[in-house]
Amino acid sequence: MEQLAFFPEYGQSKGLPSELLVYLPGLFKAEEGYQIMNRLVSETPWTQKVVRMYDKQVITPRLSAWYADAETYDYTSLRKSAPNLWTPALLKIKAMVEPIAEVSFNSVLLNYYRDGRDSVAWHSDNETALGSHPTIASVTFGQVRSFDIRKKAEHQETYSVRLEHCSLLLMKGDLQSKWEHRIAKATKPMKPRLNLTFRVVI
Ligand SMILES: O=C(O)CCC(=O)C(=O)O
Ligand SMILES: [Fe+2]
Repeated sequence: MEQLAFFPEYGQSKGLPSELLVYLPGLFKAEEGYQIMNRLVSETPWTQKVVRMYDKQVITPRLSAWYADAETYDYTSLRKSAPNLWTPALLKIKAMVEPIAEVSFNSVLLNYYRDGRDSVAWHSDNETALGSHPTIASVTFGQVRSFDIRKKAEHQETYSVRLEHCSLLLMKGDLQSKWEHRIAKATKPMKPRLNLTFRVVI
């Protein structure tokens, strides 16, 4: 496999474990990235999910949409509705990331963080339908936010990656089985951010 370069940026954790995370900024030129972002934000049928947390019904603090191949059915209780079908804009990004990830993805989850109050809490994408050591390709447009990871067995062991506009982050290896990740709520005002996680649903 071709060795992917890791470009440490200002504010990135030192010694990011490359067997778990590979960060590649500059997937698109900035201007093209904003065009793609605007298009996706306006053409996506956004939904805001309601999940059960303990005894309460909680609205997830972000907007989401799920796209997949026609033959791929929705695989978790959180995603009961049929997937949306690929659009030209999504297929173009998928074609960019597949040769880098060396994976053919069959689905993508879009998350739209409208401002700094939108977030995703600590979790791992370890549903059985994703397999035990999935490679997930995460593409970011818009506002830079910190992507934090922490070890499940040792919460003090953490790393952070600042995910920049037009960046690609590959999550792989033990990341979903042994680690959790999040996009924390921000205290400073934040502009919108769009994230796409390309996945293989088995
Ligand atoms: O927005 C991100 O960078 C991560 C999203 C995420 O973790 C997920 O959709 O499972
Ligand atoms: Fe995730």
